Amino acid sequence: MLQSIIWSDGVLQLLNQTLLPAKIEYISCRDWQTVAEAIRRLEVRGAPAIGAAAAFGLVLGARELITTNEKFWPGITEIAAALRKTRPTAVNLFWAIDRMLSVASRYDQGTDPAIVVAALEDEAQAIAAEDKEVNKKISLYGAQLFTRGEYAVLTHCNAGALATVAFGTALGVIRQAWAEGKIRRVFVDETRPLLQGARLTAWELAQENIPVTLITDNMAGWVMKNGMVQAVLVGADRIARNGDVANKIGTYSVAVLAKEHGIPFFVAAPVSTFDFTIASGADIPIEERSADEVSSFGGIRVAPEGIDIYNPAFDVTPNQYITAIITEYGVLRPPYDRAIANLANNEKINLRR
Ligand SMILES: CSC[C@@H](O)[C@@H](O)C(=O)COP(=O)(O)O
Repeated sequence: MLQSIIWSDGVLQLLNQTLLPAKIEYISCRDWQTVAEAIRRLEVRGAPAIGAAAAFGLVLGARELITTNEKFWPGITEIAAALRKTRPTAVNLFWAIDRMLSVASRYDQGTDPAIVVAALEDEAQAIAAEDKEVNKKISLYGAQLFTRGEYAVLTHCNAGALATVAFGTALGVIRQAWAEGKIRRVFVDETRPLLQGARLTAWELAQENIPVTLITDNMAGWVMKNGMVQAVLVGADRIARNGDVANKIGTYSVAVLAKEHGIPFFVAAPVSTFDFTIASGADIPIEERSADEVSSFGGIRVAPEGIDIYNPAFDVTPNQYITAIITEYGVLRPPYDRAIANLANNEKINLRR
């Protein structure tokens, strides 16, 4: 399994996901600006992967501040603010930066900056290592939802190893359920406009010989109507306190279709994807990306010049469409406001330990 993020000898290697599957190429990030640009361009993408990359970006930035003798503390604040601006929807980005800043804040301003940088590096490595562990737990809990051997599942976008530090969330569950003989096939929405399903998810599954059928996004309803899938599994970019889920554009349509066809719709996400500060999905900022992503296909313009284009990168699925949310603490069932309040308390208890 290829790793999306590698930290080695003080350099952050990011697998360039915009080139996959045609080319396997890593971007060597030696400064925080390269990391910020990679997040913006989706060279590294997927909520947990963005969070981990930003954490290492902050380490690179802090290190630069020592070597260039710039003012260390205001510099850290500025770099953190710049990294926060790279993408607005996945809350893992903000969660990781906040976690890094809280480590820095344990030191007073007279501390040797080299000590602070070492602590930041430890924290970024902890964020990455924990993501692996968390995804393993999510996968094991999620696989328990599948009891029979005849499931075909549908997924949207890429919530796999590429979108995380390892294993994946929704795709981690699929991998685990496959290994336990509970899933026989995975239908993958191609996920327009940037084809994370076709380029990344289909590729990850094929590499592990998990039977995969690629469909275009507009085929999902027909596949469901014909009884070809028995469950839907997706990841998430931000989950509100009431269980509304932001994920890749098109997820909402799949959820509505699943409900209409009586098919369970599962979301798999770590606690770092929950935004305990917002009451509902109405408060989730939705990224709008460049019109070129929609007007062109494979680098070739397909839409007429000068036409108006709307390109939201995410949508919000209201909680009533979601059968269960799989986390590292277990499976949450409706009513989500209560389940998520318990999760928030659990998380606080764990942080205190
Ligand atoms: C485990 S990743 C979950 C989500 O981040 C994923 O489904 C998704 O929507 C990614 O969007 P992207 O725009 O490719 O970063």
